[in-house]
Amino acid sequence: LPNPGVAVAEDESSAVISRFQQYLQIDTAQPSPRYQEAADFLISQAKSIGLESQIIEFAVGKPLVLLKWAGSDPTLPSILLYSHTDVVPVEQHKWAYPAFSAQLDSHGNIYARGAQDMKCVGMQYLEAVRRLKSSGFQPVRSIYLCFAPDEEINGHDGAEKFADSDIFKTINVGIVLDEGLASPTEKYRAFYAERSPWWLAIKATGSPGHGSRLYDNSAMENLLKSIESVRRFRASQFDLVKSGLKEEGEVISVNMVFLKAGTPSPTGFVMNVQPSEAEAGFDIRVPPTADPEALERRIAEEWAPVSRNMTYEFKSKATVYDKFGRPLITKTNSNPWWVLLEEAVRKANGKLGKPEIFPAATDSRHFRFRGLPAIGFSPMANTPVLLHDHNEFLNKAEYLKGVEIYESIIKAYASYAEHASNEGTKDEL
Ligand SMILES: CSCC[C@H](NC(C)=O)C(=O)O
Ligand SMILES: [Zn+2]
Ligand SMILES: [Zn+2]
Repeated sequence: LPNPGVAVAEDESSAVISRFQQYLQIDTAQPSPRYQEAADFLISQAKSIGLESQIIEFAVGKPLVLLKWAGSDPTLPSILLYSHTDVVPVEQHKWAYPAFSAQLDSHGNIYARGAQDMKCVGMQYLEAVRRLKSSGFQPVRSIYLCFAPDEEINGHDGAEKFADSDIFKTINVGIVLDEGLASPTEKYRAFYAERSPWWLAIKATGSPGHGSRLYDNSAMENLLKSIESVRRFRASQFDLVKSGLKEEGEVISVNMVFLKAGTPSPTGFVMNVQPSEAEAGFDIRVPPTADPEALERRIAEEWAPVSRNMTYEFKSKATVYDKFGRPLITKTNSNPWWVLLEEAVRKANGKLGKPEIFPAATDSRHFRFRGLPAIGFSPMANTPVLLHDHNEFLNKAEYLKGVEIYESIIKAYASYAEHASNEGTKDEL
């Protein structure tokens, strides 16, 4: 005889999956995300769960959805479950399915832009809260869920303004959970810091001349010497990773992202003139453990030396320090939130790898900058890293497992009744 319990569980999980698909089907790709549709959907979810909700617009047309489950002790700092609602654009012709169809294939994989980055996390928070609420759980600390715009374009009109707002002060956040990365192994990954992007353009000038002549101090030669120097440094950093001495997030990465030189002509480029200017751009990622002054000296002395007629300009340069002058790092030792996370993952039968530095930038930096602890965590094990890639997917079973993991974490965090010593690290100063 069919087991009715199993049938009920199947119904429930298919409802959970279908809600995830609904969120994925809202096209919130930059540069013209359908934010209002996403906000309407999230508010309807909040209503069905019984959460308080509000929409805040720090910029016109960019709603931030804030949901609340009030705790029994409002004097304790709250838990902030953070996610962003925007996603990156797609090259649709390179996808196996329409990127906003959330197609479920025969292996249980759900294909959609945002399946990993990070609509999964936003919906998993909601599902975990939905279950905890219906099980009768009562949080001691208040739980907030925040769905913010514009993470993919810097977070200025989203997380940054939120973290600076009066509302943010009022909700008295003690710990932020934000996105991490998928893990191809059975161990989940968790991040306590991230590398700061430095976007650098270097420019060489030099003597122009006939394409047939050999002479010193041409712009191209000057630029190429710099590029060689950058590549040697890149190789030295990469070697540290390849040899296993350092993790990806612990070294300085530098990759050339543009090259600009030569004189365009109707048939391509003028071929017999050595140009007087040449430019290259680099995406540099600086770990909070690196010495930024030393790197800047290297840039000035080796990559863009005046002696070689070179100049440089940062198109953007993110700080590696918080507003108190300390490295942008969330402690892992003697941080109760870290210990609680590890225990909660274990209790839900998950495995957690050792704490890592996120290789790219997330909205966590806006919270860490203000001295708040933030942990990057997206519960996706046994999953290839496909954020920003074609055919981004997440398996249905992994997604459901992630909901259980969050149930365990939220329960532990919201029940933690002591004042964590690192809450409001501001107090330490
Ligand atoms: C600084 S805004 C850009 C943020 C983006 N984040 C990711 C995760 O791709 C990046 O690291 O380039
Ligand atoms: Zn993201
Ligand atoms: Zn992203």
